[in-house]
Amino acid sequence: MSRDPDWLADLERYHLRRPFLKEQSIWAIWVYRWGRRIEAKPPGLARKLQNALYWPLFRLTETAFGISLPRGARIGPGLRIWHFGNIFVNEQAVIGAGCTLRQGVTIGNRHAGGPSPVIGDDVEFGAYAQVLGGIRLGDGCKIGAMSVVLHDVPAGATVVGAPARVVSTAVKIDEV
Ligand SMILES: CC(=O)SCCNC(=O)CCNC(=O)[C@H](O)C(C)(C)COP(=O)(O)OP(=O)(O)OC[C@H]1O[C@@H](n2cnc3c(N)ncnc32)[C@H](O)[C@@H]1OP(=O)(O)O
Ligand SMILES: N[C@@H](CO)C(=O)O
Repeated sequence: MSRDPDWLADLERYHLRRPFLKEQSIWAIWVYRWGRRIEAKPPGLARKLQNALYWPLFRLTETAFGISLPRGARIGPGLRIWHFGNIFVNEQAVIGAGCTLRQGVTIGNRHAGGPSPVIGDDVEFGAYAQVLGGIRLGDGCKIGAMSVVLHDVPAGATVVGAPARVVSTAVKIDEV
């Protein structure tokens, strides 16, 4: 379907035969990756035509599945989205490789026009986690279901609650 390495890494995270028949989120991810590839094309007729198809398809998947992944957002390879509905990512957000989102997750600004989060690799978002503002989430951290995260989270930490508090941190080698 495509040799886009980011998309191939996404597909691998689904571990399914015929994921398009089983997971609504894979449609939204496919449209997102396609949108990124269109933006990388040189200006010209091919890009114009594809853009004309991209926008209705983006709106359709956003509305049908409740998953909004604007192509301005930078999302690393190997994205996994469990379930669907009320998943909104700001177009300024940066998300690393191998991250996992779930239903209800928002990654956005704290005030209109304000900065959006920068998220490391292998970060897990529990259902309905809200991550807001110009904050940084370190690699491998976990965000509990229903948490509201307004401050930086260190790599490997688990945070829960509203506002979120750290309940566990990464184990350092010299502590083992
Ligand atoms: C259809 C479906 O199944 S969709 C799947 C939906 N599931 C999810 O979204 C899973 C998200 N996972 C979570 O929220 C998990 O609780 C995690 C990853 C945050 C933490 O898991 P663990 O590391 O095992 O932590 P643990 O369960 O020991 O909890 C640590 C503390 O945080 C509290 N806690 C855990 N999760 C939450 C939460 N989401 N909100 C508030 N507090 C929480 C616990 O009560 C405990 O507090 P205490 O020490 O005062 O008793
Ligand atoms: N395995 C799924 C459960 O539906 C998840 O982690 O969200």
